[in-house]
Amino acid sequence: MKAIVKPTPRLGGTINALSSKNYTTRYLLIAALADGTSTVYFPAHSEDSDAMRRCIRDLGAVLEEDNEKMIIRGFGRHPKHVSELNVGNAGAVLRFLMSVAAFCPEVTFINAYPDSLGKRPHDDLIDALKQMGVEVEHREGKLPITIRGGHPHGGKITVSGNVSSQFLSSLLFVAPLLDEDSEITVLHDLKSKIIVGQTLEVIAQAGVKIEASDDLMHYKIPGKQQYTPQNYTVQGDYPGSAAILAAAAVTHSDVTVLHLAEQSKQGERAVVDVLRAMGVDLTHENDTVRIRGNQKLTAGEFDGDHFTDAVLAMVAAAVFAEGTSRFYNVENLRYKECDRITDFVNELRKAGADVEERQSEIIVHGRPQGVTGGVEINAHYDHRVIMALTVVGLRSEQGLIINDAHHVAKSYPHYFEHLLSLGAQIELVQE
Ligand SMILES: O=C(O)C1=C[C@@H](OP(=O)(O)O)[C@@H](O)[C@H](O)C1
Ligand SMILES: C=C(OP(=O)(O)O)C(=O)O
Repeated sequence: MKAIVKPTPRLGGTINALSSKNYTTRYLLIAALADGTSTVYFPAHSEDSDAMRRCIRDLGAVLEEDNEKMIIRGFGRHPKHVSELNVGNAGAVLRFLMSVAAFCPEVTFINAYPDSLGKRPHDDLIDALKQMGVEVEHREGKLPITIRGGHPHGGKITVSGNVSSQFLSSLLFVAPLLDEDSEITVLHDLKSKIIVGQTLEVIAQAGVKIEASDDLMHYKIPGKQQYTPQNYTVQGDYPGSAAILAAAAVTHSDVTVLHLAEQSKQGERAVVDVLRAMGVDLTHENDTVRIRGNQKLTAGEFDGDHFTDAVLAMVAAAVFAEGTSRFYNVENLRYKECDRITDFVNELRKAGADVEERQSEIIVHGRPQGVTGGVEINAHYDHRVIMALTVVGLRSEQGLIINDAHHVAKSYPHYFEHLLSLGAQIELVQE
């Protein structure tokens, strides 16, 4: 699908935030790891959440669903012995399930997206799984990956955290089910640290005990625990909503997004503060964010690691700010669906933005007068690139054509529909 994004000076209306991708993957997983029946209310429906749903079903979970909920009978620490799993393009699903696969004799994760997930590194998790007695066959740390497990053991485990927090989260989900107690130490830095808080939150909701140090670098995990079946309610998704809020911020707008919890452990909740710091007229009350945009933004400096999945949307807003903005501490954006620094900066430049890259920074020299546009954008298989470039297109002189825009469905299948309902001029062409 192509998205033809036309200049749109005004947006207005109210939308419901989509359900959180990262809570959905976690709740589906701990429901599958429970012995008994859990219910997940308002799960996200996207390619990534579908990937988790499909894989836990393949591994033996029994699912029933209607419009508002999924009822899941879990398999505990005894998944079905499947030989192959397909996680689509979902990094978190792959990494979380690599540890679950350690309970199976032999599972191969296939390489369904060689140009996206197929390029991402998983070495740090592979090293940790080996310490647990699991044999892993891989191609230089990348897919396809075969896990030969059966009887993983606990004990002292180290894992590097400087590429992705998903490796640590993966171990935290599985370690409580092992016979032995475990002690996990995170080596180097821990990137996307905030999201580990979501992992610990959902694990605790299922009655499982983990003792975490204040800096989230050390964990003591008693073995032989069980996830208690529970009812879970998925909150609204900040990373996806960040793109809608960015669109509102760069136009003349009156846009309201409902169901964005004020007390949330999603790091991307910070976009509310980021946009405020950029001078956007914004309120956040009763879990509702309302923006009255007047196209005026001011530049700022931000530690992007605090809101990793919303950096691209905030950069898109900064493209139109007065002054130079800096998004630092974002090197691990290079290891996502594409290289979200080099690839993204190249697409922004094509659109007419004045942006620079450093190894771990994106620098934006704002153009309040707008950008030229009038070019075709390569999506690089990346939903967040698609969402962010759409924001830029709305405020361009000649619009933008975003190729392969269907990849937006990785996390936010209704993104264009939501923007259209706010009055965005976007034409979707099926190819
Ligand atoms: O744990 C998770 O669900 C996620 C962790 C983050 O990845 P990294 O830890 O690799 O930054 C984030 O970007 C991703 O969308 C989801
Ligand atoms: C990086 C992302 O997801 P994942 O790592 O799960 O593929 C994302 O949703 O932006």
